[in-house]
Amino acid sequence: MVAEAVAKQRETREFQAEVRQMLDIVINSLYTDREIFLRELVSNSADALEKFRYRSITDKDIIDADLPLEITIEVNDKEKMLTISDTGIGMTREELVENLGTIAHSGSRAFLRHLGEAGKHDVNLIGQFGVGFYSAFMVAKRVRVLTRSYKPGAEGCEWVSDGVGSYSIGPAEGLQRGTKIVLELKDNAGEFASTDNVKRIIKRYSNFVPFPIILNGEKVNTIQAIWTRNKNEIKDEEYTEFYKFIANAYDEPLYRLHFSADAPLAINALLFVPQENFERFGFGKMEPGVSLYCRKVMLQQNAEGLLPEWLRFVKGVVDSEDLPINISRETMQDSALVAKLRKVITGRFIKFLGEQAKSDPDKYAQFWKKFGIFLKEGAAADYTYNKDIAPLLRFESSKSEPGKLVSLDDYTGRMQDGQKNIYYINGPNREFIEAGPYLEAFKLRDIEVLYTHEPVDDFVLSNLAEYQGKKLVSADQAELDLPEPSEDEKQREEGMDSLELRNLTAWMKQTLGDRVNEVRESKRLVESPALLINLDGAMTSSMQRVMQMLNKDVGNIGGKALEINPRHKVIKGLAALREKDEEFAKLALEQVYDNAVIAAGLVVDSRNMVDRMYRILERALTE
Ligand SMILES: Nc1ncnc2c1ncn2[C@@H]1O[C@H](COP(=O)(O)OP(=O)(O)OP(=O)(O)O)[C@@H](O)[C@H]1O
Repeated sequence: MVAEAVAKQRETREFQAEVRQMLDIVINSLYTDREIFLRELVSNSADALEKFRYRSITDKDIIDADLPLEITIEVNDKEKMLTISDTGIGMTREELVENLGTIAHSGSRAFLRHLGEAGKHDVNLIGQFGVGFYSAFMVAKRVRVLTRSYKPGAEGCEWVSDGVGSYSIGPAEGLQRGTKIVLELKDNAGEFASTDNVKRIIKRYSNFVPFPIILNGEKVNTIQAIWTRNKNEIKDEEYTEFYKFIANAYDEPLYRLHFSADAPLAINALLFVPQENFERFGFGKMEPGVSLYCRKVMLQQNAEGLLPEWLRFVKGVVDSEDLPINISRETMQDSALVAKLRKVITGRFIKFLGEQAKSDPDKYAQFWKKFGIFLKEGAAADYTYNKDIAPLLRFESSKSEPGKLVSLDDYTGRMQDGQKNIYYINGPNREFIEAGPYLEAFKLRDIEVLYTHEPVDDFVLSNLAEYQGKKLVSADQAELDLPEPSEDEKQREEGMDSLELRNLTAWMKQTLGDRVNEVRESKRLVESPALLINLDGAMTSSMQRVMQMLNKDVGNIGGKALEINPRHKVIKGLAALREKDEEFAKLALEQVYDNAVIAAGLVVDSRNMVDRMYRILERALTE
């Protein structure tokens, strides 16, 4: 053999920079939860077996076709060695280089990104990410990987590394199909060579791996497709254990839904809502969490498109024997059968949430606090389901008790006779909304208003447009269609005569120029001098604020009118001042306008305002 060919056979390669960074953290900073390395390696083996089982359905030309599909673990307490072998898909030399020398998978990327973000050095959250294969270096000073791919003609390969800087790779003789990972344990990791300890860890994390796990000759896991069993025979603890396994969770699920259907499709589904929404903590967008099976054979783990995107927080399994087992993963998303499955499962899950909200409102409130944002996403963007999601939405309102939320059904159930619409108003919190001018007309008539605090709420409600035949109307819209207030509620201070009012509004419009389309008398103000309303029916001020943030040059978006209260002292004073000192009256008007903009939650240029306030103060304090 020429020297060049020999060199190609056995070579040393550098890890990619990101892998080095990852290994450095794994080796030097992670001290708690070290035992999860076993879960990661077993789960890689299970994936490799699953992939093999799937390929073997269609591919007949494979190596070692008769090997049993299983995971074998051997511990040697004397030598402090741990070996994990599987008869899965294996890897070719190229695959080894790609898979174990670079960071190709999402778990590790998310982990690095998380660590990269300033102030987030909670590396102990590793369990949530699963850094995969590299976690072996938490406990091993040297790792050997021996592997042979299932592909006909594939040669065996060996990969060796101490996790620092580089690895070596070369040929290996006499291997059967699959992968064997040999860990030479660190001096402080001897406990992972104890059979009892390893057994405990497997039971804890890997009990439901759907292949036998054989530890020093004894099968240790349960292997049950729990979702195909009869509900009445499954204990709560079994469900919880299964949930912990599929969701990599440490706690109990918040909700659980186990159901079967025969028509239109035969389905067994077991779905869970976790306790926590990790997207809230800046962990990035979640991947789907429900896997698809056909007769207990996994077709796709965490299947894309099986549920709508806004249900990505749901974990679980869906098994349907109506799916063809050799359905290609690529076409799965377009499959009419999968679309039908999605419809049935989504419908059932929405119904389930409705039932939970009714039977235990406090628990539902807890769910809403963490996961409501996903339902809002669905209600705003998914036109297939937005009407079904609507009854699940919750809001604060002018009539909700502190700390309690109301539903659209609560609202419509106590609407007044003659009230045509459902009203809502956006503001950062209850205090801001209640101090502003928009509620005045509603208070006068004792009409309930929903409070929305996130801009997405306004997108949701304006996209829904109506609920049970009642229009959803933002309280900053021009047309409120409110019933007349009763006579004694109408008792208010004298306004100004109509000519004076017409002159005043014309002058105001001229002074404010393009900033408003119109200045007019308000029928809704009681205590405040002025407010801004939206003439464009669909766009609320809060939605405009979002647009303003996205595109700073937008300036005045949408048609606005300034409505004034001719009974208010400030407005009356302004009319009088205009005759005496127009320049100063203009200054005061600018301030009234800016105050209305602020009350609408929109942005004003604070430099102008501060300067103007000083000039007004100067006059007030010196005259
Ligand atoms: N036992 C194995 N048999 C075959 N291939 C394996 C085995 N272990 C790892 N691999 C390959 O190496 C790749 C990288 O593994 P690693 O555990 O780092 O990440 P992952 O399992 O893909 O990602 P994640 O942990 O985020 O799910 C895997 O995607 C797989 O292709």
